Amino acid sequence: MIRFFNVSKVYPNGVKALTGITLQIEKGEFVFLVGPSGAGKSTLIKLIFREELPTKGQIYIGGRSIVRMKHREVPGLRRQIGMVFQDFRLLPDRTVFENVAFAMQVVGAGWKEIKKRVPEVLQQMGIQDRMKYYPRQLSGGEQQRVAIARALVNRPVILIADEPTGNLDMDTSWEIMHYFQEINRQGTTVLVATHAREIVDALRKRVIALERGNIVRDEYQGAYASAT
Ligand SMILES: Nc1ncnc2c1ncn2[C@@H]1O[C@H](COP(=O)(O)OP(=O)(O)OP(=O)(O)O)[C@@H](O)[C@H]1O
Repeated sequence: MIRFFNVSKVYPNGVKALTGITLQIEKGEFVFLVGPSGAGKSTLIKLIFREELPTKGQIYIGGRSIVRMKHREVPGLRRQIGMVFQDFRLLPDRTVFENVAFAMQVVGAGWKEIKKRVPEVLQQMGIQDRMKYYPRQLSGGEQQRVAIARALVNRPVILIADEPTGNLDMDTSWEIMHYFQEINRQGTTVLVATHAREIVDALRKRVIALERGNIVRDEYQGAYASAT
C-alpha cells in the first residue's frame, strides 16, 4: 500500500529531514509513527500526501510511483488519503455538516449523494446531533471527530493523522484513538504520528520510530520507547 525506497528529504535551507528511509506498510495495517520533535514524522507524512517531493528515492502508493506522478494526477492520489491534524483545520464559518460536505463538493459529488453520505459518516463518528453547530460551539474532541468524518467522507483507503491528540486531554485522546481502531477494523490503513506514549504502549500496534531522519526501530506489537 505504502512503499518507501531509500527516500531522503533535504529542505532548500539544507536541513536533512529524512535520510535513506525504506519502509513498507501493507493494506489494513495500523501503524504508530513516533520520535522526538524534529525527527521527520511530519515530513514523512507530507511525502505520502505529495505535499513535498523527496530529494532522493522512490515512493509508491497502491503500486504507483507518486514521485513520477504528473501534477494532474495528484488530486486522485489525495482522494485515496484522508488527513487529520492536531489543530483540526475546520472552516470556522461553516457548520459541521458544511465542513464535511465541502470535502465531497471539491471532488464533484452530487447533492443527493452528499445529503446521504454526510449524516452517515457523522453518525459513524457519533456526532450526528451536532450537524448544525459551528466548530467554535464544539469541544476539542468533538471538533476532531468532525475532522475525522471529513477525512473519511470520500472513503479513503489510507487515513493519516499527524499528532491528532496533541490538543486533547487524556480521556478524549483515548476516545479518538478508539475511533481510529474502529476505522482500521473496517479495512482502512491507518498511520498515526503521535507523542501519546501511554496510548502507544497500551495498544501494542506496529511502531515505527524515527530519530534525526532515520528509522531506528520498526516493531510489531511495539512500544513508544525501546525496551533496551
Ligand atoms: N519546510 C521546511 N523547511 C525547512 N526545514 C524544515 C521544513 N519542514 C521541516 N523542516 C525541518 O525538518 C526537520 C524534521 O521536521 P518534521 O516537522 O518532519 O519533524 P517532526 O518529527 O514532525 O517533529 P514534531 O514532532 O515537532 O512535529 C526539522 O529539523 C525541521 O526543522
